[in-house]
Amino acid sequence: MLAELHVHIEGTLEPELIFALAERNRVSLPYADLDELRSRYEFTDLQSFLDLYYANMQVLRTAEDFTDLAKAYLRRAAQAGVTRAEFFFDPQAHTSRGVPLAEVVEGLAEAVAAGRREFGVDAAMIASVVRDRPVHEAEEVFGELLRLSAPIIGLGLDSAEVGYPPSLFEDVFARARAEGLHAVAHAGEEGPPEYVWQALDLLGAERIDHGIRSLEDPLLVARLVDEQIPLTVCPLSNVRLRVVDSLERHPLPRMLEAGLLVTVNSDDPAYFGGYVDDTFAALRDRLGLTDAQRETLARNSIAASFG
Ligand SMILES: Nc1ncnc2[nH]cnc12
Ligand SMILES: [Zn+2]
Repeated sequence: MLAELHVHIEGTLEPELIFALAERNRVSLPYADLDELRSRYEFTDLQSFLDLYYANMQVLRTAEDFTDLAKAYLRRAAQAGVTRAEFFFDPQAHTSRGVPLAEVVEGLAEAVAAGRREFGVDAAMIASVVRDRPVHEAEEVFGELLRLSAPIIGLGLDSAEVGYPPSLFEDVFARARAEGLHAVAHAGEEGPPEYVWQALDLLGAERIDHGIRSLEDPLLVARLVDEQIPLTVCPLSNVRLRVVDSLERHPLPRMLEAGLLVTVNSDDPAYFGGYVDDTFAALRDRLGLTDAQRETLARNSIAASFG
């Protein structure tokens, strides 16, 4: 059994599907062909990736598009051995360009149902606040999710981290928790350990997405170990966004040795060179992770899931 707990559904949008949806929706793309699009998948930091990630979303317009996107991910996740998938979506990335929230939610919910039926994957959705957009917008969109009775299990926090601390979003997370939703947050990817403390203490985050910069703060590591707060780590993403120098130097083994409850995830697999099975294979081949360590990671993913 394996759970994937940190994957952005919009980050599973493969180049081939970008072109197919562009044709279906008569969207003109600024790339002549797949090769030209793929040549852009070279990133220097989180922002350089986010620019392409948001630009490519212009092809997602209808509920059917969101269903096709999420079904393709769930089919591939099943092949990777994933039995439970808790995926993020970015409501504001779609509402801000005029796509009705109901189309997004209905399309994704349809894929969740199909994923269980057709691929045997138990999937659930986490709506993510886009932290570099206005705070009031996050609150309005969250209200709309509630009015739509969107079948979400939690609220997350993602996008450009530095300069957008968790403290900005205390109110919307308090509302989410009062509604019985789970709280998770990206913190300590590019941002400092202080953002991880804020995610825990101000947002009530039950899991930290990434969190690898926590290692810079021994008191924080002690807290994460004591409370066994899961960290959803994404090694291929960290390399491609230059958060770490190379996979060989990734701190994952140190994190396991420290007693942190670490899980391994793909983040944005269409952009970072692999799904969760590819990630496990790379960790084995290039970082020398043992069978026992990989079994621990799989066990941790189930323990950390909300299923
Ligand atoms: N790695 C990442 N960090 C922050 N926001 C994201 N949105 C999609 N991928 C992300
Ligand atoms: Zn992420």
